[in-house]
Amino acid sequence: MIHTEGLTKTFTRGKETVEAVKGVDVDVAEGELVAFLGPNGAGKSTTLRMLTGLLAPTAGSARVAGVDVVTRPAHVRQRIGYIGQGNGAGHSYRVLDELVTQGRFYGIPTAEALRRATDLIASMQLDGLEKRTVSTLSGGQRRRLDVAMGLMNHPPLLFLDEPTTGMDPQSRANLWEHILRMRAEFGMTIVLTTHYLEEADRMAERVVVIDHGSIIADARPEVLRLEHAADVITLRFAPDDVGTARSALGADLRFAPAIAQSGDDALLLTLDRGAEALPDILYRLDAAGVRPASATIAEATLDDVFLNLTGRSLREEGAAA
Ligand SMILES: Nc1ncnc2c1ncn2[C@@H]1O[C@H](COP(=O)(O)OP(=O)(O)OP(=O)(O)O)[C@@H](O)[C@H]1O
Repeated sequence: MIHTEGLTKTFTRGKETVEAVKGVDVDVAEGELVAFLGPNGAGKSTTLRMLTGLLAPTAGSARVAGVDVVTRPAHVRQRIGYIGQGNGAGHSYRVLDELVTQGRFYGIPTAEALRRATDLIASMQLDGLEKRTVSTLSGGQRRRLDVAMGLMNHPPLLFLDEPTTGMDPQSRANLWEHILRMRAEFGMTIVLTTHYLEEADRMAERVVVIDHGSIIADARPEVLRLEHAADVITLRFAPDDVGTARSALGADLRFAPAIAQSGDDALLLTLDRGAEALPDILYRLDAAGVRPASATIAEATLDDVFLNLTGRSLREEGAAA
């Protein structure tokens, strides 16, 4: 569905040159749900804008939905849906009219456009606002209308640039439910950008991590966590038991390299698949006659992945969780 080679965008303003996207090679197969994750300014939107034919690349090539975006950008736009960061709806139109017009623009007969618009109004929680002019909507309502507009033509390939930014959790959950339903119904391929770590982790089947214009990792979220981060199990003991516990676990080759002491009453074990390892750990301790006062698992997150790959935290860079 998408194939790029060396996709590059350099912005030049006066003497300043910004290498926004530096030679991105990415393939997306039909039906995939892929999230581009990265901090502000990483180059996510610029990549999406090139893939949607809105921005000409400085170098490199991209085929999207069978069309060369460099030579035929207008053709690409006919085959995709794109929900950008800005508001797409006109200010003075009414919500329902705006959606139906969008459908008509794509050649959908009026009755069908009306049916789809009504369906989207319900699932985007815009009920009761059908006759309101767009300029009177709140920011969150406008965002949901933008998304509804992007879904009117049931595109086989849908690009969403930070679709849920600024939405409350309820609207975010509804939006995802709708997107996943449409995906199942129409076999849509979906590419989105986000800096919500949990969203990328939970919803995307594949996460492409972008930093400073380059792809630094590309895999299923669980694979990224296994390869680039670890779970941490914290075991607390009565201080007298820590030495025994450490020896007991240290005798097991699986756990020995993972153990570190924290304070005088806790052991930290840094390892993969912590939840699966915990029963064996407790069994070992029990066999040595030691019983922890508590055991907690901090599971690896995509933020840990980003931290391990870049030395920086995505959360610290103003990207909300
Ligand atoms: N039209 C432009 N002119 C000059 N620089 C630009 C332009 N558009 C983007 N940039 C720069 O390119 C870099 C990448 O920006 P881009 O918007 O692609 O990042 P992003 O990962 O989408 O960030 P965000 O999450 O904040 O949207 C940034 O340094 C940005 O300032």
